[in-house]
Amino acid sequence: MIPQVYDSPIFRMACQQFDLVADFLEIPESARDRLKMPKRAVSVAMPVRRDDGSTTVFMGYRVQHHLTLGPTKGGVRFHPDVTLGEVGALAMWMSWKCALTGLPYGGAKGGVTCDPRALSIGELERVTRRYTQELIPFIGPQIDIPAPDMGTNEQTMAWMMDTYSLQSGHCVPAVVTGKPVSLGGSLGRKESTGRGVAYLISRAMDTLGINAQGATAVVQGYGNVGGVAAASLNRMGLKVIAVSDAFGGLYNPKGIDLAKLDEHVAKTKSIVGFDGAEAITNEQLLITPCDVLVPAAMERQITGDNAAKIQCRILAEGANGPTTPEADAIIAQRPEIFVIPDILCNAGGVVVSYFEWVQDLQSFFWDEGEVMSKLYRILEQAFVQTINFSRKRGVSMRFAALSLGIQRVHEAKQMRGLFP
Ligand SMILES: NC(=O)C1=CN([C@@H]2O[C@H](COP(=O)(O)OP(=O)(O)OC[C@H]3O[C@@H](n4cnc5c(N)ncnc54)[C@H](OP(=O)(O)O)[C@@H]3O)[C@@H](O)[C@H]2O)C=CC1
Ligand SMILES: O=C(O)CCC(=O)C(=O)O
Repeated sequence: MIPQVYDSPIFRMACQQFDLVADFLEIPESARDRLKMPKRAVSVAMPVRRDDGSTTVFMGYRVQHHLTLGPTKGGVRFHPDVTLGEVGALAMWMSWKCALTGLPYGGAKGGVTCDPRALSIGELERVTRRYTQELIPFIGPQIDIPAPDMGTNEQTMAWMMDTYSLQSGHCVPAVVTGKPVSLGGSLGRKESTGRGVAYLISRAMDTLGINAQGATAVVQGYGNVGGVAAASLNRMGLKVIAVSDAFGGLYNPKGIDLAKLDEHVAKTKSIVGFDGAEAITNEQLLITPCDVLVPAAMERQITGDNAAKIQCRILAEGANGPTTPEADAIIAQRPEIFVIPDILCNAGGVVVSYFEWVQDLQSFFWDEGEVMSKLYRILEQAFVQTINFSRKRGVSMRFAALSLGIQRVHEAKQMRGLFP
């Protein structure tokens, strides 16, 4: 039974995935709700002064999914569709992601229901500072450590770190990750999610015997994750033939010139209107024939309606939750598609966030080479464990990744026991 406060398509989707895995792992009924339901949720109404002198009350949320293995960890999203249910589902996925990669964290996620594009820089700063202020009793280096997600970035983290530090009376860099390097951020964090996506795609290509030179890639979402993933795939020799953002998509079968596209985006803040490719819709983009399809935008993009039509060899989930369980069932009947599931595919971000937290706590910083080699070692281990589990147990890569993550949290909870 899903509590009404979380009830939403995305929270139901996360629960549906959990229930299937719990049946497979034969987790006793009595242990399931303890594993599944978020431990804590904070909802805040935040009055913020607008540039025109009026006041808007924004809603903000933070969900901490489990506290069994350490502090909680996860990004903060600024988007008009943010709800408590969405944040709860994303927090649950963070738990399985952190466990799959062996990080000493429970999952968390936060968000503010707002359109960051419609706010001035001053308004964004006031929303961020107010949100942080409201969360002060619930976050901290040993409690819960936010990071960037959709609609937030290094600047957002700098404001969060500053607001928290002002309250503490001293500088507390370890309260957030994904900060600017000049404030104790880690080298490589900004690029880590996209580079991790590209690394795992290269491992999947090795596994399937696909040559990167001349292979084609399609990327939905041209933000932090999608933009870096596209550039990394391009460097590996793939042609990026289609990309999109919230306003539309671009297609060029000869390969899009990403350096020129980046110049266009820097000027116009959108990929739309770039003259080196033809315009397509996001719906067309998802069914464009390619070797590698990277959904790196919103959740629930590959659904029962379009799953039979996608035409890729590798589906690399840069976004969280881009594929619904209905789509999963259809893709299961299409063994020619190799799925790198979200909690594995986009784990590079939280892994380097973990490195940033460790560096901040020790006040001892690593060079980029050390960060990246440690990142690839963790991703390699998670990839090998997932593919081995999938083959040995005859289940999909998503099922394997979720099983490994959920089983680890289950075992930890069993070992800690029940109080009183
Ligand atoms: N940042 C990180 O480290 C991590 C992020 N993720 C996940 O990756 C995904 C992307 O996050 P991130 O790159 O940080 O976010 P960004 O805000 O940097 O970029 C999001 C991109 O998606 C585009 N977009 C938004 N809505 C749509 C839509 N309906 N159709 C097509 N494109 C759309 C945005 O377009 P526009 O600019 O026009 O709004 C933008 O290009 C999210 O699911 C996030 O949870 C996962 C792990 C870590
Ligand atoms: O870097 C982090 O702590 C969290 C990244 C994130 O939000 C995610 O993996 O979805």
